Amino acid sequence: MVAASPAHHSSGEDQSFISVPRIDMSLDRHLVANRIVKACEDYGFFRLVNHGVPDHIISSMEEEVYDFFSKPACKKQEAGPPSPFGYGCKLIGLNGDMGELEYILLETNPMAISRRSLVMSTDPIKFSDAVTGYLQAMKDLCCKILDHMAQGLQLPDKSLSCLIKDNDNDSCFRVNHYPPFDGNANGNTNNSLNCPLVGFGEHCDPQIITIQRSNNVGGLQIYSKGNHCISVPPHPTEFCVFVGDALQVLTNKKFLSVRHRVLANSSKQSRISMMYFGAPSLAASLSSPFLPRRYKNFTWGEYKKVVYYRRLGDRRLDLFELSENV
Ligand SMILES: O=C(O)CCC(=O)C(=O)O
Ligand SMILES: [Fe+2]
Repeated sequence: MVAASPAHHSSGEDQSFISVPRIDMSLDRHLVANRIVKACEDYGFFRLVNHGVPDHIISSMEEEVYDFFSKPACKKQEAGPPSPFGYGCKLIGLNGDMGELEYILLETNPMAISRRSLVMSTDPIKFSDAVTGYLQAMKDLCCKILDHMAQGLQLPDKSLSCLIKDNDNDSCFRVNHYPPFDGNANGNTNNSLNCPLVGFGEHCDPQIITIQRSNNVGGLQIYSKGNHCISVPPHPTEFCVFVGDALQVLTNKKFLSVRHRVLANSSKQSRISMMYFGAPSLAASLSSPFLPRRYKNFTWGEYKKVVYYRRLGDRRLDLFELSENV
């Protein structure tokens, strides 16, 4: 049983009635750019509609995902343990963080996907085609969003998306499966501590941006600037976009990376989420064009190393902040 760790659990009560921004990408470009910037300043998070990703790309990916997670445990374990890529169950990262989920973490380059598909599926070509197609769509969407952000922030055209387009980009892809409620968890709260069971503990994503899609089962919560906990209802045709730590640094804290968590599944249906994490190359500098800088100079590779050795919920960016007077 995995309960929210008091050390990492924000105190904010659930403000489910607050609705997070919803952005329609088919509207006028200038309007979309300004709305994205506002959402990232206010929440570090928004929902995206009319994103242009074809349904068949999503459904082919989902089919492979359901196929994989419905295999017997011993078969799934052949694709693990995660190192860091591969199949993992309950243990998240290297530092003892646990959640009520299982997941697969994948590289995004087509060669690596095609090699890994051999242990993921009995039809590796079909698996690899579905993943490659989905990841190409996510990369394109991520670049489109970053171009809107650059426009809204009056930065040079493509100055953010070029980080993701770099051949050596370090983007990755995780698919999470939160098993259906088994009827033993008593409303999915740990009665002895009276706190909810956690599917994926509270954290910020370290990369530039995350594009998330889930099936129709809820559980995702984000924390607002005022530390209010907001439940984000799932929607079958939308994506959710999260500002990550690297974008907080690149924008010199104009955008704030959003803290979020997932409650353990309380439904009789599996919850699936597909997370595309857009990251630059390890050598890319995260220094911001906005002055005076609020962070020291460091590369994505340096930051990633720090993330690797810390707990999921740690506020890792604090280590890189410059004091007010420097
Ligand atoms: O399952 C979700 O919707 C979010 C999971 C998450 O935050 C992550 O994989 O980083
Ligand atoms: Fe996350």
